[in-house]
Amino acid sequence: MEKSFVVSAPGKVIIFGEHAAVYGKVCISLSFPAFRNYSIISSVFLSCYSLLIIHIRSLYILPLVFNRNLIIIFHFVLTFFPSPPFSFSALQKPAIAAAVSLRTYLLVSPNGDKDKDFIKLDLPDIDFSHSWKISDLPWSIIPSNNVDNTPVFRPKPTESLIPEVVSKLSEFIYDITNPIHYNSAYAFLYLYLFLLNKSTPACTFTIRSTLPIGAGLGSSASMAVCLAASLSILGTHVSPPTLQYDDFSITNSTDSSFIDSWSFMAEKCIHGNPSGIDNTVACHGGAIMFQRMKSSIPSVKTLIKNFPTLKLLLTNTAHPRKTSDLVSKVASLTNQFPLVSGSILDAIESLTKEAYNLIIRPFFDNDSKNRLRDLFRINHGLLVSLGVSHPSLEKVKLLADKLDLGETKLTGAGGGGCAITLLKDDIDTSKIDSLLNQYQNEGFEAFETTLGGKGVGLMYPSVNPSTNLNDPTVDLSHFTPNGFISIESKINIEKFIGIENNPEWRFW
Ligand SMILES: Nc1ncnc2c1ncn2[C@@H]1O[C@H](COP(=O)(O)OP(=O)(O)O)[C@@H](O)[C@H]1O
Ligand SMILES: C[C@@](O)(CCOP(=O)(O)O)CC(=O)O
Repeated sequence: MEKSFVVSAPGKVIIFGEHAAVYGKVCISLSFPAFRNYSIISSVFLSCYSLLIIHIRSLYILPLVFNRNLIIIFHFVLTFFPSPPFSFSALQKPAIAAAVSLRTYLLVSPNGDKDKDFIKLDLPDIDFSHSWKISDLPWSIIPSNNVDNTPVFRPKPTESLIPEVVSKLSEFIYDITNPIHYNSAYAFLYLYLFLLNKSTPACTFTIRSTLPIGAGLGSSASMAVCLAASLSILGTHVSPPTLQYDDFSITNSTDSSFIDSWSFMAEKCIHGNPSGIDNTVACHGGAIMFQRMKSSIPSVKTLIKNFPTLKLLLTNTAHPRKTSDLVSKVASLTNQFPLVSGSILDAIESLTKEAYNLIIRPFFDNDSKNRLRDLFRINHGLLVSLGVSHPSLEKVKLLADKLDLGETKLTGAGGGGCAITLLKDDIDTSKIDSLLNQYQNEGFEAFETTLGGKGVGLMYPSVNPSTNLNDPTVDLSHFTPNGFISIESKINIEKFIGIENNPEWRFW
């Protein structure tokens, strides 16, 4: 490997269903391998279950068994099978998240003979840089059996982080006292050990992002996907991608699934117990409807293909908030007023499903857009009533409403953080400029963005024959670690490296 390359992945916004996604109803999931051990108890159990389904209207179950006749057939079939092919778990209410056009970029530059024994991680966005001697890393701790040989021989992520590796790795980062630095270094080293080996040529990894960090827009997941993609390429576990920017054909998804699965491990290093939604959106792009399970069963993620291009204003109030505090706030409200809060959460669930039905229709016309905007307004109102808005978020909404630019809702946990405004089509750009000025005066950072963009991508900047080296705008000095670090603004990151401005980008 002697070529530099860049990988990139987007951030995400939750467009509908936040907070409701934390609550669920009992669900029965089918697990066919469990058909083996029949017992009479299972049959009795299932009878009770069927009665429950018929009599308790609010019970949420898989679509397969919504129909009463199917339940009866299903029950009948089960009596001939050895054991209950189902397990009780709680399927949470759905939420919809979509990729945004703000992205993280990771430059991989081979060190060559200089520093050939050291790998370096440069994270200028968080003011951190660190090197490690490759031969010092705890290679022997990596279990040799953690491989998958279908369809090709490659490392296989584990369900949870391996405690021995975690403990050994802590010796290599014990001197990093800032938790933000620590998390990023930890995620990097964990993946490096599993995806590469001692003889992989030393490289410098430099990360820049146009996403605000810690604002609920998935900056950690987009970084995690970049780490997983770059190390998968270096380890030759995946082939370089082939899809161009405007190519939406379906390709073999094994490589992107591999990257997704390892980015989830990096997210675990950073967050402990992430849902996996952020890295899924960052990896595959587009939009996703997801529903968590209460137990350890993985979330149900439905990729929404052909997500319509929606013009959006994303506004970061810069007011800090902690997701866990806001989730607890809603939890105490639901304890205090279970019926009232339950109705609000049910309403959020209904509007999320309504939005999903609008979005997946092959024709997404002006009427659909208007309806989606209405759902934005309703969803925000319901979140306000749950107590998770904030004066700064209300200010964002008020200023946009005054100019009649579209509908605004908070996104993510609320209590500060970000709001999204689904803009009307054909609005006067001077109105948007005026709004941006007002936001700036309030100390808000606003970005015009589109939803549902590309997922993880790769670019070899200097070698693609289509690069016109005489073009003065093609300045390859940006693709050196120092050049990459010295790009001075987010606008310039997009201009010099961005996926829309460089035809060399390809996507998995
Ligand atoms: N550009 C970046 N450079 C280095 N680390 C980053 C970058 N972006 C995100 N991170 C890591 O991800 C963490 C942010 O994750 P989190 O608090 O969940 O916020 P977000 O909602 O933006 O994902 C940071 O503390 C840092 O460890
Ligand atoms: C409030 C919640 O629904 C979304 C939180 O989103 P974020 O942390 O702001 O990206 C919590 C959750 O789903 O885990």
